[in-house]
Formats: sequence, C-alpha cells, structure tokens
Amino acid sequence: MIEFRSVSKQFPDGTLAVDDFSLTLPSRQTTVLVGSSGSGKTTLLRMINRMVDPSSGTIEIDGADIAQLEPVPLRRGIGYVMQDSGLLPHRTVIDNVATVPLLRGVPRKKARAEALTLLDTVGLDQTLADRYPSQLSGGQQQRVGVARGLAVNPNILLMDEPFGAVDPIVRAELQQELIRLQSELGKTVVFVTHDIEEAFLLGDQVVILRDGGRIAQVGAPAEILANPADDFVASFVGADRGKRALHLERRGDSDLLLDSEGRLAGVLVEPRQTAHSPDPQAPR
Ligand SMILES: Nc1ncnc2c1ncn2[C@@H]1O[C@H](COP(=O)(O)OP(=O)(O)OP(=O)(O)O)[C@@H](O)[C@H]1O
Repeated sequence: MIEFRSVSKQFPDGTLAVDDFSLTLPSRQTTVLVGSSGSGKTTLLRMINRMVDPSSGTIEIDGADIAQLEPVPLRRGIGYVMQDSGLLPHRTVIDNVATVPLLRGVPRKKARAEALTLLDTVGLDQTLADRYPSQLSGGQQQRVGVARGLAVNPNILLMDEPFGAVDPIVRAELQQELIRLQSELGKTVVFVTHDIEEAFLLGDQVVILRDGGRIAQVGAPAEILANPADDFVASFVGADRGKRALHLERRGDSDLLLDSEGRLAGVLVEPRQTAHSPDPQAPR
C-alpha cells in the first residue's frame, strides 16, 4: 500500500506542482492518475521512487516513510516505465532488460536468462533479444520498457504515459497486454495518463486531478461515471460521450457498465451494498 499524506511539492522557481495531496493506493491494484497537462501527475509519480522529494508531507510504502530510505536502492526496487521507453540506445534488448538486476549484483548469466523469460512475459519474441532499440517498432520498444520495469520483480510498477507515443491500434494491444499481465502478476501499479478512456479501462481506482494535483474525484470507473462529483468531472469524463468506450446503462434495477459494442464490462454496485468491500480511501 502506498499512502500520500498531505504531500505538497513546490519547485525552486515557485511552481506549486502538488498542493496538499492525500491518497491511499491499495496494494495489488492499479491506480490511474488522470488529468490535463501540468496537473502534477508526473510529479506525484516521481515522488513515489524519490526521483522528486516532497516539500512537505509524507509518503509511506507499507507503513515505511520513504524519506527515511536511501533513494537509489528504493528506486532500483520499483519498476519504472516511461513514455519513450527510456531504453539505452547502444545496448541490446536483452542488456537493456538486464541492466538493473546487474546493477543489483545478480550474476550476468542469471540476469540474462531472466531477461529472456521476461521477453516472453511481455509478448516479445526471444529472437529480438540481440537487436538494438532502434531496430524495433515503437510498440516493441514499449514492451521492452515494460519488461525492464518488471526485471527487478518489483511490488510496485510506476508507468508514466507508457503508451502515449504509439498509434491507437498498438496502444489498444498494449493496454490489453497490461490487463493480462496485471491479472497474472498482481503488482501495485500507478499509471499516469491524460486519456480518460485509458484510465477507465485500466484503473481499479481512478484519480481525476485538477491543476496542482488537487483531487477532483477518486473512485472506481463505474462510480465516477455514475456520479461525477461536479461539473469539472462531468465534462472531463463526458467530453466525447458519443464515442465513449465505456458507458453506463440502466437495465431494470441495475446500472450496467458496457463497452462500445454493448458488451457487459461490469455492474455498478451502490456503495451502501458494498459494506464488505474495502473502501480504497480507508487507511489500512
Ligand atoms: N523541475 C521543475 N521545475 C519547475 N517546475 C516544474 C518542474 N517539473 C514540473 N514542473 C511544473 O509542475 C507542474 C506539474 O508538472 P507535471 O510534469 O507533474 O505535470 P503532468 O500532469 O505530468 O503534465 P504532463 O501531462 O504535461 O506530463 C507544471 O506546471 C510543470 O511546469
């Protein structure tokens, strides 16, 4: 579990990127931070692995205040996947995936064997192992980026617009791949996007941000769709309602969450009926 408590970040030039942000991110679930450009998503993500330190407030991982942990080992134990894959251009695919395990002292042969297995995990043919990143498609590069993020077998996987730079078809494939991976691996995923459809597709918990990392609404996709907290959220989630991939429809006594082809993606359960399900905001 990751817990932000009254976290703010002001950069030296005075920009208040995050203003008093508090949130619990449950273990083994995907939390998606979604908001427009400059709303503080990347800053929030980078505070989890101490690439950025808060100006005030605390962040805990499983009860440990990360300000008390050494940044480098902390960072090496958390998977991080970025938009441009962040691969080292002069290293082969296999060496890119094995980089962090090697830095952590895993013997070379073992690190490479594990990296080969990870290529399978992310749906890449092992024959690509000896290519350089420039010899791969954008989608393949992103898969290598995900494999690299998983290489240290982290409990936490941070993903910063990982599918933002690929075309829509490849993007849809990568999204499905992540859903499959997550159902197998059960990581605590924190995913940043500015695409609300992607947020609803991938998120167990979706956090809609205004500027300054202020939370406009947090909840499961169906809850947000059914009860947008205010006009800001309503317009954010309904900007292209006509083409919406996921939408709610009332059938009899139930609110059903349907995809664009009318297939059932979920059933909305009223909060009062979920007394036994955990409240994602409740401290645990
Ligand atoms: N190193 C920095 N120094 C000063 N200001 C910064 C720095 N990094 C980010 N900011 C500012 O902090 C605010 C939040 O930035 P951040 O990158 O977290 O937003 P974001 O929601 O991830 O945006 P995007 O979707 O465009 O990536 C912005 O106003 C940005 O200009």
